[in-house]
Formats: sequence, C-alpha cells, structure tokens
Amino acid sequence: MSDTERSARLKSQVRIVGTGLLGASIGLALREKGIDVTLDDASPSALALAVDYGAGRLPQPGDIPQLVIVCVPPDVTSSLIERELLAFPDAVVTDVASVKLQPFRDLSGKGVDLTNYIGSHPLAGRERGGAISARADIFFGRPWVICRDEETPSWALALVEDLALDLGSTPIEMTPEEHDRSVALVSHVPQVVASLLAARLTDAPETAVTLAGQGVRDTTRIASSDPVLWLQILGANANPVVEVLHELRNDLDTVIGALTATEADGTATPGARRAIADAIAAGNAGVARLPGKHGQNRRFESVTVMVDDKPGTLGRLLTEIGEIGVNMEDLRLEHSPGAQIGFAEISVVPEVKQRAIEDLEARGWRIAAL
Ligand SMILES: NC(=O)c1ccc[n+]([C@@H]2O[C@H](COP(=O)([O-])OP(=O)(O)OC[C@H]3O[C@@H](n4cnc5c(N)ncnc54)[C@H](O)[C@@H]3O)[C@@H](O)[C@H]2O)c1
Ligand SMILES: O=C(O)C(=O)C[C@]1(C(=O)O)C=C[C@@H](O)C=C1
Repeated sequence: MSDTERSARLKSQVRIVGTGLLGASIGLALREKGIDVTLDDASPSALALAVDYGAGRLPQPGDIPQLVIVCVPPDVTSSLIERELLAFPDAVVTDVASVKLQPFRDLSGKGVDLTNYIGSHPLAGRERGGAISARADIFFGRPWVICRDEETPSWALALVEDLALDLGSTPIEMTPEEHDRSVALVSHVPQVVASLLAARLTDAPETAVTLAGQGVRDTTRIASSDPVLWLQILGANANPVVEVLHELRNDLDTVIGALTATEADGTATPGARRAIADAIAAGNAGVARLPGKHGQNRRFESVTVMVDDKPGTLGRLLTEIGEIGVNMEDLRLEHSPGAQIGFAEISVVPEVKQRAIEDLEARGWRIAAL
C-alpha cells in the first residue's frame, strides 16, 4: 500500500451513480487514494468513458458499497437517491446536486426513510460537463456542504465528512434552506449574470469583440455552462435566486439613473457622480470579502510578465521565478490576438509582489501590468 492509500480516511467500497464531470472527478480522486470505486450511469458510453479515464470499475454481483454518491442532474437526483437507498440498505447515500432543499422535500414528501441519506454539495466544478472534463483536484481547498438532520447517525455523517476530507475539501454543515439561500448569492446569480453579460457579445461587431481583455473574460467564464443543467438548478432554487435578482435590478436602475444624469462633458445632476462611485466602492467591499484560493482568507496579487512567443521562454520564466525564491500561487496564460507575445499572469502573496517585479525586471523580463 502506498502512502497516499494509507492516508485515505474512507476504507471501504464507494459506488458512484452518474459518471459525468462530478462523478468521474470524485472517482479519479478516490482511485488516487487506492479506494475501490464502482461506477454506474444511464448512458453506457458515459460509463465506459469514465472507466477508460480510470475513475473506477464496472460493478459486479456481490459488490457491497459502504457509501453511494449520486452525481446525476438535479431533476433525477431524488429518484436515484430513493433507488439506491432501497438497493443498498446498509450503505450511506449522499448526492452532490447543486440544490439541497428539493431532493429533501421530494423524498420526505414520499415518506422515504432518510436515516441513511445525507445531502451534500461540493462547491467545486467546471463550466464543462462529462468525464472528459473530469479532474481529481477540483475539490482541493473547496467547501463541501453537508446537510444533516436530527435523525442522521453520527457514523453516517462521519463517512460523508471523510469523503470531503479525502478529496481535500473542507466539510461545512448547513441546513438545506441555508445552503440554497447561500448558493443563490454566490453561485446561481453569478451564473445568470455571466450568461446575460456574455449574451451581449452575440451580435456585437467583430471590432468590439477583438478588443476583449481580461475583464470580460473574468466575468464570463461560466457563461459556457450547460443550459439544461442550469435550467434545472435555477428552477429548483427559484425563490432565493429571484430575491437576489430583484436587489440586483434595483442596483442596476440606480446606476442607469445616475449615468443618464451624467453628461458627456462631465456635468451631472447633484448626487449622480456619488451614486456611481458608491456602486463601484460597494463592489470593492464585496469582492474583498471573498476567501482566497484554497479557502484561505487572503487574496493574491498578480504580476503580469510579457513572454515572447518563442520555444522555451515560458519554461525559463518559471525556472527564474523559482530561482528568485518567489512562490507562485497560480499561473494564467493569455495570447494577444495577432501579436508575437503572450502574457503570463502570476499570482503571488501581496508581501512579495514588489520584490518579484524588481527581481524579474533585473533579469530582463518586461512587466506588463503593475
Ligand atoms: N458542474 C458543476 O460544476 C457542478 C458542481 C457541483 C455540483 N454539481 C452537481 O453535480 C450533478 C452532476 O453534474 P455534472 O456537472 O457532473 O453533470 P454531467 O452532465 O457532467 O454528468 C451527469 C451524468 O449523469 C448521468 N445521468 C443522467 N441521468 C441519469 C440517470 N437517470 N441514471 C444514471 N445516470 C444518469 C449522465 O449520463 C451523465 O453522465 C448535478 O446535480 C449538479 O448540480 C455540478
Ligand atoms: O467554477 C465553475 O465552473 C463552477 O461551475 C463552479 C460552481 C460554482 O458556482 O462555484 C457551479 C455550480 C456548482 O453547484 C458548484 C460550483
């Protein structure tokens, strides 16, 4: 047994139902820990693909999972939880659906015994579905919400916590109501806003789209998400989402009103400039509350280095960052259309930013944005 296998908290077989992005990513991460994972999916090709990627194996008669993880779209989550509770009465069944109240209500409304069910939701994912997009490390440092109720035995809770911890996540207990209200704000409305913003680009002139920089990319990445999945998520959490959208609409009206009262020559009706500045400042205060990468409560700063489009240049930059003793927290690459140059955006802790810039400039690197 390797060190990673020894360090796994889960010791017994895990069954994953739904082998798309979430199911295959969980399977890959558990397999890395040496855990026996069996897979199931309504789509034979999705199942075969996940097996090919190494997310687990096909089930065999006599398999007895200790934990079942339902990773299917929200509209079939409740029925599959019910099916799995019946098929494996000694197992703990959890799910990863992005909404938590709906499955709980559906199942308790049908009188299903929920002693062995614990809803959960890793706040980790990608804008692309399917096993082809799966990665073992997407859960690392991310919160994993666990919704227990009074009937949940502590050993069952411990099993789902072990799953989160084995995947590098931080388990957080919440009620389904608290969860759904929270994700309306931090996940569901951001999806709507990103989609609406990106939709503005559809008919924009090519000249405008060519100028797109990092700002629009940062605010629209998740606009590539699956419409059918999001139709289900938003529909199942409509009230909390609508509440936040109303507040957003009020803020938009304020900004529209203030800008309409501002002339191109800089004159404005009293209070209009302040309303605009207040809107931007409120955004500063909000974004400062977001925890940093890997859940740390500190944010990184970036140093953007211009990189000639020649073989080996990026490799040399990474080596030199190591030589000057700077710990790179993240790296993002961008190519400027039509230019023989790229940009390497390096995230560092704020304390080392200035030294990183000085040392890199001293070695001849050009810093693009301070
Ligand atoms: N995509 C994300 O970023 C993300 C993050 C956290 C949680 N989630 C939640 O995870 C769940 C899965 O999302 P995903 O992104 O992995 O989707 P996906 O489309 O990548 O995968 C879903 C899989 O479920 C299978 N499936 C559908 N109906 C089934 C059924 N009746 N029986 C068995 N298998 C069935 C599909 O064939 C597919 O392979 C959703 O409930 C979603 O809300 C998604
Ligand atoms: O970052 C992404 O691409 C996501 O899809 C992640 C994200 C999120 O909003 O944080 C999206 C929905 C899931 O329920 C959980 C995670």
